[in-house]
Amino acid sequence: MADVHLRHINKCFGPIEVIPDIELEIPHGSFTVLVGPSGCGKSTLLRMIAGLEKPTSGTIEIGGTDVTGFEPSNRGISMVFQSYALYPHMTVAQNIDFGLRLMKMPAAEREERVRDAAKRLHLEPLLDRKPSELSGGQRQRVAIGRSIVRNPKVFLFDEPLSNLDAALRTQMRVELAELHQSIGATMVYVTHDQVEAMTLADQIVVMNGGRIEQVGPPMELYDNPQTEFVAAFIGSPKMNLLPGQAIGHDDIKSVGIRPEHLEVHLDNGKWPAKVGVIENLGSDTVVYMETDDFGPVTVRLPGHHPLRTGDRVFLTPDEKHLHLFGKDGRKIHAKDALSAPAT
Ligand SMILES: Nc1ncnc2c1ncn2[C@@H]1O[C@H](COP(=O)(O)OP(=O)(O)OP(=O)(O)O)[C@@H](O)[C@H]1O
Repeated sequence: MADVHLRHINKCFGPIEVIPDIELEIPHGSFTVLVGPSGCGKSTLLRMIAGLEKPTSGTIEIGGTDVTGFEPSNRGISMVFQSYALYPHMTVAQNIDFGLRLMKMPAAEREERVRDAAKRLHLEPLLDRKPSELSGGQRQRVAIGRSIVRNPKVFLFDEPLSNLDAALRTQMRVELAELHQSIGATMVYVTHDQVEAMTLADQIVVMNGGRIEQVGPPMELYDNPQTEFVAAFIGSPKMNLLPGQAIGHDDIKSVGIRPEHLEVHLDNGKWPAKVGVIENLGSDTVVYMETDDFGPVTVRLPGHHPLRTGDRVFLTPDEKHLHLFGKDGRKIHAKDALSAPAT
């Protein structure tokens, strides 16, 4: 088993506390994505699992063993970075083999592991090439190959796709998901890109300012965000967050409604609005509107629409999909919030 447990992890750099106190369970075989804005502490957390940073206090367990004092090489982990740092004078095969050679593994086993990794990563035709003769995506695959051959209990990825262009990122995302399915190892992946988190993870950990906001499967976070921060962070286009007055409650900080949960009518509805920019995406249409009373709102409509910039319309939210957040930014259950008659 290679589950990872972080218990009461605190991390300070000198006088600055960047992680106050984190508890996290990463189940065996899961693809767990740590996501959050720049500086929220996700790389620091990953580096502590790797053993590249020491927690100021707290313990880290991998597969039931307390590894807090262990060197990185003794933790059964392997880390893939954003910059893949291949040896330029070595071939792809030699780069993948390098770590095994250091471990003094017998040649026949090394050869078999390199061949197996190359097959999984579609690198077989490239084994004799030098890194300078590869594309960015192929180089990143070689870096992942170096990890796979070591047969780690836990793979750690620190923004491995952020140097790639958008098309290649999408392709590599699919390949990583396939890789996880085929080897079934525990994977922990850091990104600031919520789309990457949504598509890769079976468990997402949303971080903000050194704290965990919410942990759960992607659709649970999407459908049931527990904080205003998670509501705004997960989903594209973003959830609309209107002031509490939108539903007649001054003591509610914000009312969240996803762009696909607003209906547009020409004759009447709850919130009058004016149509701004229209983005036709083919399968659906994203319309940016300005409500008369509560500022900008984004609406997503299926298919094509005859709406034109400047049109006056009315928006009506699907009441089942309202998310209410209190002054502390935490979710309020609608039945509690709306039990008092709206003004
Ligand atoms: N070696 C260090 N010394 C001092 N402060 C550090 C050090 N490493 C990180 N920090 C600080 O710790 C905080 C968390 O950094 P970290 O790199 O973990 O964030 P991140 O969420 O991975 O951000 P990004 O997405 O930008 O990489 C930041 O405020 C950063 O400035």
